[in-house]
Amino acid sequence: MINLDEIRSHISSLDKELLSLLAKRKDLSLDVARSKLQNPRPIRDQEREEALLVALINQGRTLGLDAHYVTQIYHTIIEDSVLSQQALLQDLLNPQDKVPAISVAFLGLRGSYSNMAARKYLHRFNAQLVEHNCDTFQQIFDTVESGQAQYGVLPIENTSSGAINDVFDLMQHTNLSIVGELTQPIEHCLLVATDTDVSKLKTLYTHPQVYQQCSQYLKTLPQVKVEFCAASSNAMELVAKQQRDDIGAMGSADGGALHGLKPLVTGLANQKKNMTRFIVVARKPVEVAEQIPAKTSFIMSTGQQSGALVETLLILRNHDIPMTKLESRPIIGNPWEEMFYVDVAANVNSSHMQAALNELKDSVSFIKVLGCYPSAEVAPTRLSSKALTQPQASSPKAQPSAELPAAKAATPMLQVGRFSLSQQEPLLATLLEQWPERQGLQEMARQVKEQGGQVLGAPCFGQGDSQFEQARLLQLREVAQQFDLATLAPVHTPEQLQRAAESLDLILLQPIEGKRDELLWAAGRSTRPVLLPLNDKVSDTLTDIETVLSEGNRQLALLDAQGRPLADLLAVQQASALPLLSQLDTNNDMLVELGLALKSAGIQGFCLTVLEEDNLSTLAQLAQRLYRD
Ligand SMILES: O=C(O)C(=O)C[C@]1(C(=O)O)C=C[C@@H](O)C=C1
Repeated sequence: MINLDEIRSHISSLDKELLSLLAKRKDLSLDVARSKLQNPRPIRDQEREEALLVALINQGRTLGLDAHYVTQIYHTIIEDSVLSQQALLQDLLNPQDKVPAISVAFLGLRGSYSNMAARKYLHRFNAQLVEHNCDTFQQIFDTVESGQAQYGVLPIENTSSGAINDVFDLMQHTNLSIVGELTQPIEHCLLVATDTDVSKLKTLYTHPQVYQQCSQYLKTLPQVKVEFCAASSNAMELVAKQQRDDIGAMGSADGGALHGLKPLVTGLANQKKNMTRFIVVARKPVEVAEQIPAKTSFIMSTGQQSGALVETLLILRNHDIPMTKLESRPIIGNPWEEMFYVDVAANVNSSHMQAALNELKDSVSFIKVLGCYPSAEVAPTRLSSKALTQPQASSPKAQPSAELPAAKAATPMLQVGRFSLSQQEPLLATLLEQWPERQGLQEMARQVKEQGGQVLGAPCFGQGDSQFEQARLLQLREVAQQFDLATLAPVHTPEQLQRAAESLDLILLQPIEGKRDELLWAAGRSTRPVLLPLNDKVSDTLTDIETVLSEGNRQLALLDAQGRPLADLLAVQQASALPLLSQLDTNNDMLVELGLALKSAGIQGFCLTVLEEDNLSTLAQLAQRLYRD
């Protein structure tokens, strides 16, 4: 008889060991930072990270752990290692008087997104936090300028709603400096105070911006009335006070926890990656260690003479300074004049930035540095499909049957999620032929990732029930995101295309008889990459392509879904100069041989049709041969 308590106590002691090992690893990474200070070297070393990840993935596999699982864990560990090392160097360079408490001003009440960002940023000082809740951005600036708070935390831009102009405008008139930045994922959840169910809910309290960012999910709850509050933290406070099972709030799970609320549904935002970038302001600027990637923010006005902005951008380029942001705001009182907000990836004290600033001063009518601070972006080191593909003990040693002509050299680059199509590393997409159960979708995503695929596709439409279809789109997106896969779905009508484009990375056009042009026009007006199945005649395919391109969308690839002869494929590829994918069945006995032959002929990707019960070993073999050979 298996004793649950015994197993759990075993798990708990393993977890304890894991934590103490993680703490030891963190101490070692701080030793690395100290050694890099004595022997100056950049903190980030992506070659080392790559070697580390490959070794860990291979070791993980021998222990039965997924490559994806190991990668996720180590991305988090390395991010923490890099940020901790950066914080250590910064503290050594900018020693602070040891104070028992640090004060910070932010927008909203306890639990607001700004509050969570402030806590995250100031956590590293290991001091008690004194929090100043502010009602407006102006009040935050006033609180820091007057010395009541040491730091102010302000949102500056959001991936769905864009720049927060009021903050840019206030930065123009302050003496405060930007001393830090951080990016917070904005993960809207439905929060409740009691044990309840979505079907019981009658009213949801939220902020208008949150409502806007979750509009697609809210469409699936037509019975629920939405009431607006001044901030999501106010909505949480209200719901926590009333303790009813028919009301809920929308906001972050961590924020809700501060009010005793539980997340009932998570991941409600329309945008896959909903992130807000915050800046931290203080009265005194900081110095940034040279081993750390730094950002400098400045504002400038160029006057109205033609080409003035271009001149300034050329100065940055000539000094090899990458610009990461450029925003413009009108100058009050000077009609048609603009103030530009610029972020560059450079340390203000570096010689090339100083030289650029000196040149800029001679060519602009106004310039002010707002601050130089450590960049908080630790982009995860991504392994190529080649590094990720596992060696197969007995992969068939097939050779392409004949020497095939090389494809046209340059076809336009197509970006599907974070993957780009190229002949060297063809895109490997999978398309489920039927919609599986949730567990099935998750298992399929796990396998696709583990076996070297990059895109998960599934039929989300065709039910005639738009709420049902919406739920599928969101589910596909959520599961794929969990496994770092891009998404694909076939669409039949312009309306479906528009909805798919709001959530997915690649859209496969499957026009209804007689309605082909409507769908092609809609595809041309979309900003998402689309996959256009070949027509029977090359000339008809070229007309289709023209229809899509003429509406503006340049993100177009072709799909051969019928196993046409290679000569036909090459002809259409030559004539169109577009990337071409081939649709194959995973159960095809010759899949690997066909795939290799097509790759060497210049095909840039594969779309494998699969059924829920299929085992994806052929996908693994194909990936292995495509990326390793
Ligand atoms: O080995 C180093 O140089 C480190 O800084 C440690 C470490 C890690 O945590 O493993 C962190 C950052 C580097 O990009 C590479 C590796």
